[in-house]
Amino acid sequence: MKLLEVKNVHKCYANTRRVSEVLHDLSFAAEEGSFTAIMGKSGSGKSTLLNCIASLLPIDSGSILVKGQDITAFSRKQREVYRREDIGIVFQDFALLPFHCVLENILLPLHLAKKAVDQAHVEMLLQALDIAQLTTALPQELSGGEQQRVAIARAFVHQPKLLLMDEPTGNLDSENTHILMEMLKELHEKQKTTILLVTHDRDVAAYAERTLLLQDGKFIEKCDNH
Ligand SMILES: Nc1ncnc2c1ncn2[C@@H]1O[C@H](COP(=O)(O)OP(=O)(O)OP(=O)(O)O)[C@@H](O)[C@H]1O
Repeated sequence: MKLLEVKNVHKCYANTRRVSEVLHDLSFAAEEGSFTAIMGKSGSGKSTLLNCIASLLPIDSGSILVKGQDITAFSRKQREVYRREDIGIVFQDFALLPFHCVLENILLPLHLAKKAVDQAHVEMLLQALDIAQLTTALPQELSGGEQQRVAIARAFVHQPKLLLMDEPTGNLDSENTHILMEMLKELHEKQKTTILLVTHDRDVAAYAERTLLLQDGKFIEKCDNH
């Protein structure tokens, strides 16, 4: 069953001098539980696409269906609920709250959604990402790799339907990239969360089940990674 269907999406940016179309009649779908990597050269529109799917940016035409519901037609309130409950987002720069300890950072989505903490799930995430010993530390006391693993635990904590990752290994060295991707792959196998991961790194994309290549506003290549 399809969790995500992006249909004929057009997205332009306009400034005082010109209008440029970044996404041009773009369509693709992601099956529930699938893991897709999105590649494309700098400026090809990868982050724009993720932001549109996260309902952080409006599109000009087309539709984006999540579990059959068109999120582009959502009211402001519905968008807030969608972002809070249905999706998890991981950015390149970790985006942790600096004055809150690791555990508070991880539990933040639950607090925002006023949801109870599932202790067993949190414990599983801490173990799977090897951060159980860091729960009382502040983000600044952690290495980049550890900070990103905390950000991933936070993105998984409310068991989102869809996990959006924008260059999550962009600030990591190759050793930490490998550690993080191994852990992410295992978590994906366990949780069956649908993942879309933007990367410029072919080695990172190889952890996904398929790779889509964005060029001239649409996907030009779909390759099965296995
Ligand atoms: N807010 C904005 N206003 C105008 N143009 C923008 C805006 N955001 C992005 N763009 C332009 O849209 C294009 C796509 O940007 P986007 O950030 O989506 O690309 P990307 O593939 O994620 O790039 P990178 O790999 O460098 O992060 C670029 O040409 C960029 O300059």
